[in-house]
Amino acid sequence: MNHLVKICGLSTPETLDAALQAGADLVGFVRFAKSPRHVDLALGQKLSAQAKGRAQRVVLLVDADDVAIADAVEALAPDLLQLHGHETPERVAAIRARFGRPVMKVFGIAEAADLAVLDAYSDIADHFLLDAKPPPIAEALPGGNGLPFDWRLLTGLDPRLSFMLSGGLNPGNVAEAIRLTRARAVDVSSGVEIKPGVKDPVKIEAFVKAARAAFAVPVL
Ligand SMILES: O=C(O)c1ccccc1N[C@@H]1O[C@H](COP(=O)(O)O)[C@@H](O)[C@H]1O
Repeated sequence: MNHLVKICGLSTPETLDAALQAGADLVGFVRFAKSPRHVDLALGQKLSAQAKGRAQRVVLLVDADDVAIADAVEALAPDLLQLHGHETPERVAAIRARFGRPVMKVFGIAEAADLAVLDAYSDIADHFLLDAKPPPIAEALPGGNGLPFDWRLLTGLDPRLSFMLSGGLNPGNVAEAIRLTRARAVDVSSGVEIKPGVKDPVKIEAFVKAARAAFAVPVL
């Protein structure tokens, strides 16, 4: 995973166009009914067609069953499945085998011990996404909360480990996040919004620019 920028939770043709025009490498569509960014299958299909050939299309799922995944795969034809729930290694392997798409498994990070679980997925998931652990309140979403975690937790990771970073990133902090963590890929949702679920084209462009500039700085 090399120098990639993902804009997630796109739900209108206009904001998707802003992400594509800004040069996002990946665009994400949320299939999780409790999210303010959830797209139904008809809208997801339309947006995915708009992005085809211009960016990698990612469908975000949370502990989805096979029927829900099949519906999303058929309608959105994603290039990548983002699994943002509590999917076990066995479940990730089964999804990958059944649906024939690369899988990005998400891990919620709040303390160093949360990184230990990555090993169990290393031969199974195609990509890792490290996100903040959701706050311990019943109504919290599993992601998309706009909360960063302590990026210093990642400084001890094997530098060869490739991961995407997310959680509370925005145009103002993404450069520092990349510098500290040496992430080669970043993902944002809330940080390019005006309010939950409403993306801002100006913030999208600023985020992509800031991330690209930070990636261009040589790693010492
Ligand atoms: O965006 C959502 O609504 C969402 C819902 C359920 C699971 C994950 C979700 N978003 C993902 O969460 C991370 C961090 O988002 P943020 O930038 O902190 O808002 C990101 O990977 C989103 O794709």
